Amino acid sequence: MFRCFPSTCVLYGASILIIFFWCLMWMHHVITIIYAKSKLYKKLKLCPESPSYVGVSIIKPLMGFDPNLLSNLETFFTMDYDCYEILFCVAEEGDPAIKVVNSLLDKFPTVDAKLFVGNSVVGVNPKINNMQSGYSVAKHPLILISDSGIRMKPDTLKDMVEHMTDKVGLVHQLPFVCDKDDSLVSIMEQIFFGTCHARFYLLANLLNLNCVTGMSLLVRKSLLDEVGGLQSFGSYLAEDFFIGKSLRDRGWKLQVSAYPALQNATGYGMDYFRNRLKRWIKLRLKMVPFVTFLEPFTQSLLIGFLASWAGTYLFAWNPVAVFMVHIFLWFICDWTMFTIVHNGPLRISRFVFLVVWLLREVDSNFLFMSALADPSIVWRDKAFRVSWGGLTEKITEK
Ligand SMILES: CCCCCCCC/C=C\CCCCCCCC(=O)N[C@@H](CO[C@@H]1OC[C@@H](O)[C@H](O)[C@H]1O)[C@H](O)/C=C/CCCCCCCCCCCCC
Ligand SMILES: O=c1ccn([C@@H]2O[C@H](COP(=O)(O)OP(=O)(O)O)[C@@H](O)[C@H]2O)c(=O)[nH]1
Repeated sequence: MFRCFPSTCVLYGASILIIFFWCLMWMHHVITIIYAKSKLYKKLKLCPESPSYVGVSIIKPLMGFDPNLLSNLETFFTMDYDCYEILFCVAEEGDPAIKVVNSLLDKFPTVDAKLFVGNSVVGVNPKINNMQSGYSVAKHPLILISDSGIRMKPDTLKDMVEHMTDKVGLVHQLPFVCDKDDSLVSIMEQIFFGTCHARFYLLANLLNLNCVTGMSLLVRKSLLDEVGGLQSFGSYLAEDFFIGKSLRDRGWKLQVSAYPALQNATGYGMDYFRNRLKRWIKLRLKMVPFVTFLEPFTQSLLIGFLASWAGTYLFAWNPVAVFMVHIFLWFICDWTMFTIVHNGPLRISRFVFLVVWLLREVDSNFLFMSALADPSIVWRDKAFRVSWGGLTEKITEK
């Protein structure tokens, strides 16, 4: 008679659970590839007599300088959109971004654009404090919050506004990265945002989960004003998550634009990139702990090792063969997703993609562990402590 010793039962149960989770991971690959293919870069079919476009107040919180700042900001002056204003916000006198903005204001005198210098302290979130001066004078019914490193294609704003249909309160963009330069960090950043990040971002949206990124979001101003304006999100560092939540709680839908957000700030090294991802992990951990604790198990290497072990335990599969096939198929899925999100001629070969992709996959679990090791969150020149749930207190200037 078969006797299940406690340790055997545990191993048996664990391997079934692993194989089940592994199957879910393959499903998520297939589903997100189909979704990305059908959603991204597809123009909405508007009725010919669609009304003229609603006015948009674009708020650009700026802090510091990077070599691409001028050309990135310039794309906001040349958009194919009839009615918009640009409200540049800089917190401190003497910030190098001021000079860049002034040169653009001189170059495009006919564009409705203004610069505000000075911080209004309405909470702990420095980005909200910075944006407050622009928000308080915004005159259009739609607000576009757009981070300093974002680049716009001429028709992106149109697409975002077209997605703002009757029941939609907020339109956001899938984060991606421009073809910047050939440095390892730029390629790795692009691969991360075009594969792992894109998959889960799209999956969350497909499952109707709140997964809004604050780097580029269009929102109805009336809905922010209903709860006290932008400043009512100032006590959270992840203002994007809470803006999304607030709208969802009031029955509004969140939509993803067909065009990914093009991040194009440059000149930052590998440490900056890794610290940025660590900061985000720490934030997610405090807001959606259960999902975040599962994150390491969604990474190719760890789930590959576990599935190889479980397959050997349950079905006597060859673990090395299972692992190799697993990594190969994962790579094919990620390459496919990357080409869809990138949408155009690639500047990297499959071989470079493979090498940098592997490096990132190896690094992902180290990144996660080192994020857990130090709970304090450093953002630019400030350090914060985030409590479970998301409320934030400032510890100090760094
Ligand atoms: C079966 C479980 C699977 C779980 C798998 C999770 C794997 C996650 C890997 C990547 C996650 C990518 C998707 C999440 C994107 C979040 C990016 C992020 O962390 N952004 C935070 C920081 O944003 C900046 O913050 C400062 C602000 O001023 C800037 O403007 C912002 O850009 C952001 O604040 C956090 C938001 C919380 C997002 C919640 C994420 C929910 C994730 C759901 C993943 C899908 C799960 C599928 C479940 C079956
Ligand atoms: O103290 C700060 C930190 C950030 N920002 C602005 O917030 C946006 C997002 O900043 P960052 O790129 O550092 O955030 P991440 O995308 O890395 O979370 C940018 O427009 C910054 O100029 C700001 O105004 N004050």
